Amino acid sequence: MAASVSHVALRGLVVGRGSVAAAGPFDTGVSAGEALVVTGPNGAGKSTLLRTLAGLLPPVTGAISLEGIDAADGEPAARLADAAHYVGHRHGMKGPVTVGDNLAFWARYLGGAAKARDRLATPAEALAAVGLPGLDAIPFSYLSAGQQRRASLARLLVAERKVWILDEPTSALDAASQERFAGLVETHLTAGGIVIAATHQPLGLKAAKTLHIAPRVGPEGAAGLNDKPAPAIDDTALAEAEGWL
Ligand SMILES: Nc1ncnc2c1ncn2[C@@H]1O[C@H](COP(=O)(O)OP(=O)(O)OP(=O)(O)O)[C@@H](O)[C@H]1O
Repeated sequence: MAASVSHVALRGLVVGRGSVAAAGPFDTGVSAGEALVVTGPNGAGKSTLLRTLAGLLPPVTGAISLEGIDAADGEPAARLADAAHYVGHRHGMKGPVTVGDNLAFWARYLGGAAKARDRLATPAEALAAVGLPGLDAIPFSYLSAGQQRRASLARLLVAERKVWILDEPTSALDAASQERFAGLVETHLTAGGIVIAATHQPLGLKAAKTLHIAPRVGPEGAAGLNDKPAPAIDDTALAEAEGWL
């Protein structure tokens, strides 16, 4: 029997903090070889949606359903987070540790099926692919802002994940780096991968579906949408989770 086409579906998905909605409901899907670009003004809920997809926040309501998507161990993924790379606003790299050792950590931590390892990039190869050849031996904190972003994107190449969830992946990248990154994304899509990216900048992809999040406006304007303030989530704890999970 033919394997089902890989697909991620958002079904009535509302995202937010605690029980307070920030955005949604979303009803859309993205299949193998496709990119879903999430757009919208500041504060619309793009990062909240991506953190929810990455398993860092629970959905307020609705569901994320998967079809034909395997986790790193080769078994069908129970959650999208088990089959996804997530690169958020934070880099998830330790400043005093060399760039190469940071990437080697991610390769070990994210693991993957043994059969995938021989087609994965080594840290040095991944750095060359993002235009940072030979920088593996220097501490991450020595890199410029754009180089740090590129080094953090290099971890997409050292462990295999079907779905890439990317929050503003090209922020701080110069034009040549943006073009190089678009090439890496196209290669991932051509290999049957899925990309879900929030961005204010065009990613330079040949074809992408767009999910535009309009600002939520309640009966009394945006502030009247919810009758109770959003429960504050400890941003330090969230940042730690975002950076290191
Ligand atoms: N820790 C938190 N506790 C409560 N509400 C929060 C918290 N972090 C963000 N929010 C709120 O959630 C809403 C959506 O924020 P989010 O970061 O998802 O927007 P965004 O579309 O990614 O914005 P930007 O384009 O500025 O990155 C905003 O109103 C924001 O104030």
